[in-house]
Amino acid sequence: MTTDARHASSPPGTAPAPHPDRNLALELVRVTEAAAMAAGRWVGRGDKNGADGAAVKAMRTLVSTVSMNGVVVIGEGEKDEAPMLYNGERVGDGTGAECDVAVDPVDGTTLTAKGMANAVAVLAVADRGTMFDPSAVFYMDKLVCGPEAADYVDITAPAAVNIRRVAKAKGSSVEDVTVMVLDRPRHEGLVKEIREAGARIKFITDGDVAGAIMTARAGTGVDLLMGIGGTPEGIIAACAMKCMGGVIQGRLWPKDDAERQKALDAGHDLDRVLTTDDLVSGENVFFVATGITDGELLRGVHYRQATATTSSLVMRSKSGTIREIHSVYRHPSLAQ
Ligand SMILES: O=P(O)(O)OC[C@H]1O[C@](O)(COP(=O)(O)O)[C@@H](O)[C@@H]1O
Repeated sequence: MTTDARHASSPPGTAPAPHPDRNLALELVRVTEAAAMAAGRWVGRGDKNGADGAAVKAMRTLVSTVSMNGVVVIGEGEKDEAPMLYNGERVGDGTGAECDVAVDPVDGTTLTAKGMANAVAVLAVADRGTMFDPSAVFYMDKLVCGPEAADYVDITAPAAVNIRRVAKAKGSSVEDVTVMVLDRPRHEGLVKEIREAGARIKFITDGDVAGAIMTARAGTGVDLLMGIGGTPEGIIAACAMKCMGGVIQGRLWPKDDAERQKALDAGHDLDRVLTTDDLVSGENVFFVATGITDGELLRGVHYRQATATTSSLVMRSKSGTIREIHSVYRHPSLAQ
């Protein structure tokens, strides 16, 4: 985002005004906190649509107050199928910079409904026109890793090669490399390859945005994420990697011939490796995530008596800042 009138220079003798981007990061985290708190009421209640609906509504209410001139590029779907936060919807209060907005009010709706780990509310913002359009193909084959091995991985190489390179870059042995994989029948071949290479697998049932971030967070025990997941989630993960110095490489993965044809008609090269920069080319990317359920990445929302506590990651690529913010809402009902 470019500096705007909100960052006018301060009069002599007064403290400099905070950079507007810093304010924006903090404005954005209020949005994911609100979405997570709304979804938090539904944790473990077996109703993923209820959780998602509550989070979408809260996110939409709060995002309208953020100082930006945003367009939802990655949202809840096309206008006719999503009444709120649909692709193309204008969001923000219209006063700030022109930007692309990616929303995922709940990544892990089933995780939330079942009270399982690592469901998160996510929002990413980048300069206008810099996020990849995910509409042609629902799934993407992904390889994600943190900064240490970022220059050595190659999604076109066999899994064993990437595992060896990650082990070398991290100064560990292949046996100590842990690869996170969505537990899906489509990954049968990949799972076999990883096991034959000698590495460990940590399966997740959902939530590969949190999984991608874990590869770049010390202490999570995850070195790589591999396999096929949602294309929108791939772009959101790219925003996070841009802030953390990690990489994602992706290849569009049409689920059937009709989708393949649609992608080809739209001009996509299905063999092309999409890099982090292809997925989000902007250099000033914001990424915020708030935990809904407890996990290795973030604590979830906890309601105790009248109080709610939240735990969030707030990152900005340009400044390289990665903040963890823990908030206490003494009056959660007033959060909106
Ligand atoms: O369940 P599928 O069709 O394999 O899709 C996987 C994608 O779904 C997710 O698990 C999200 O699921 P939800 O939309 O239910 O939250 C992503 O993290 C992942 O990329």
